[in-house]
Amino acid sequence: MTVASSGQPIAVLFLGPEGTYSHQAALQQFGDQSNTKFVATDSIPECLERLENDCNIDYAVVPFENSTNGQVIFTYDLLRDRMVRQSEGVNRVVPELEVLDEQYVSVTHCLVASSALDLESLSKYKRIKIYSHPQVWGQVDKYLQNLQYRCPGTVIERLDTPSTSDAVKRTVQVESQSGEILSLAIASNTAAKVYNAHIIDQAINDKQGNTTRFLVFRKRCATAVQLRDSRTKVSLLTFTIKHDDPRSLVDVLATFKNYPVNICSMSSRPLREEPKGKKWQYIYFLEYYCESNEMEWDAFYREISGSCSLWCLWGTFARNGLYYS
Ligand SMILES: O=C(O)C(=O)Cc1ccccc1
Repeated sequence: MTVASSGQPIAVLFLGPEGTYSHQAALQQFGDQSNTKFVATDSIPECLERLENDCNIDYAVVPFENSTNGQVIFTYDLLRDRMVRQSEGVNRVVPELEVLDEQYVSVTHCLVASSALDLESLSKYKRIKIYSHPQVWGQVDKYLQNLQYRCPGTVIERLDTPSTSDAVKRTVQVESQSGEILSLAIASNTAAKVYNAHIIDQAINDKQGNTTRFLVFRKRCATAVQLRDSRTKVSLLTFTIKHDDPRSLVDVLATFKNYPVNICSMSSRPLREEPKGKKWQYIYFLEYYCESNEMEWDAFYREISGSCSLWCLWGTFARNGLYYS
């Protein structure tokens, strides 16, 4: 595990409230340290903003991708916005934050109610409101279609909440159940326990083995990151291409052919803000690793720099052993 210098109390932000998958990731990363204060936030953007601006905060743990429904676009867009914000007159952006580690959390969703209910009784309701974090819908789509099939006369609505735990909180505390309308949440069994709620169905995700990958951020500083033991060190790079040059994207990728570096993921998001008013331009996200000790990183980044319009290295961190589990 990557830690702050021993003995120093540390403060770690996560998407709250208690019982979220992000909370679990933060506990996995820092949980065995008695000097750690876990601080819940209301949103993923707040995690990165507070880490940047609050000198009492040391780390933030945010979801990055899910094995079933891919990118957590909220986080991707926060990285994009930070790169664009600092892009004036530079080729390389050095962001205020850096990634120092990753965590994998096994995601098993439950259908949660404020009282003990029989699953068979759901069809008697006119309306069922289901609350959850927007990332969840793509992981339980088949389950919800099947639920609708079993409750043909019921209108089943999906309502977004800031987090899965917040969904349970709302279901239990805010919504009063009427005879015709039922409020449910989709969340972990931990979240159900935190709010004394009832699990009415378990392991409802469409794919078993559903896993979310989280990134651990800190404020960028001169001290080198203490990497956990792992042969594989992964780097996360974002870049934009020279949009008027038809070779630009290929040139960036060709650099990887010239060095012993393996790309393990590539994705993109709309650039949106920059250059002003242009549609269909993208920021690319690449992750890659090199297992050779002979790697000439300076030459590699010089080449990358020459082919991109703008680039930013968010960090190099050890591949977590939970990656394949
Ligand atoms: O809402 C949560 O519990 C989160 O931590 C965000 C999230 C939602 C769904 C899967 C993984 C993470």
